[in-house]
Amino acid sequence: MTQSPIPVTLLTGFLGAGKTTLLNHLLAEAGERIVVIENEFGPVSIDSELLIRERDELVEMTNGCLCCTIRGDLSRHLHSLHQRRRDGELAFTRLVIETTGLADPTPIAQTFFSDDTLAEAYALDGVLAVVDAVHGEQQLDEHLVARKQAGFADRLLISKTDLVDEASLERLGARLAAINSQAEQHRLVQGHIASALAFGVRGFHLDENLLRPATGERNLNFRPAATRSFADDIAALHLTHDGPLDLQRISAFMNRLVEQHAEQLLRYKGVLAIAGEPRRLVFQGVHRITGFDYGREWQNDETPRSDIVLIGQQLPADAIRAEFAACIANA
Ligand SMILES: Nc1nc2c(ncn2[C@@H]2O[C@H](COP(=O)(O)OP(=O)(O)OP(=O)(O)O)[C@@H](O)[C@H]2O)c(=O)[nH]1
Repeated sequence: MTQSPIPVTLLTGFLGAGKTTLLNHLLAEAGERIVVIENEFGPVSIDSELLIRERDELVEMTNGCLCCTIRGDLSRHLHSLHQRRRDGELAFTRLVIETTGLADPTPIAQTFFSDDTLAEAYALDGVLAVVDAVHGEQQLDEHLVARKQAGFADRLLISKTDLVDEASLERLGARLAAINSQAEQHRLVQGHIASALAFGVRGFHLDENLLRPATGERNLNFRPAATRSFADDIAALHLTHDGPLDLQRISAFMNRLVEQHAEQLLRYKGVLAIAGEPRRLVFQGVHRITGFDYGREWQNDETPRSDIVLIGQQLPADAIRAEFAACIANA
């Protein structure tokens, strides 16, 4: 009997942001069996003592950082968990990986796409980034990895909102929206969030809902301040056109983009109208790993339009916009 893939949640966020606090809350609330892979620096994992539920399985990885020195160990643990599940030794329905505060989540996510067995056994569901309301801005200023964590996320969970005022929360929220316009933002106190908002994110699914609207209300609590601009090196770039694109030109554009900027591109997503094609073309990618598919047809009452969001580091926005404009059908 083939088993359905295990959904995986990647829990990231800078040092002390509130990852374990959130995880505890999610474990207490979730009505399912969750395996946690916990990556801590140092030989003794303190966090494991803070994790509460007996029924969950905890795999501790304490001798390095998942995104670099012990990425191979992660892969081995994932294979072993898969085997135990297949052999009926271990029943679980979800996997959560809590990274260290200094981890770049991108290579960890890539593990799930770069190995055929793992790609079948697991389905990356979403990347949650916890951002500290008190220290978040300073961490974004000072640490590239904090900006990468924010840029790579499907959900930006702003912790410790009980400790700061509304103006600070709005400033941080607006900055995060400039870095990553695609992630929903939620405000947390002591890790409290409904598990339905943290799990079942479908952040890596290919369907026409993969893009959040470029304008309008982005989340429960916050509208971006239109007047403010930010100068982070990681930022979201929106490319949009009210009409169809030429398939050959847009394919060449995407190939060139990935060839030239793969390392800078954290995540990219698109829903495209293609000249002569009744269906939407949807795609998304992480660095060099890209998935494409045709989605549902445009309906008579819909105007076909094309949207791409690129989240990347120091992307040459003007040059990319100009190249995108050259992909418009009959342009
Ligand atoms: N006031 C307040 N404190 C919080 C909140 N969330 C977390 N904390 C506290 O912040 C500290 C760090 O929280 P952790 O959950 O351990 O953070 P972490 O991201 O797992 O930390 P590292 O694993 O060390 O990177 C702890 O003392 C928490 O009790 C919150 O919403 N409000």
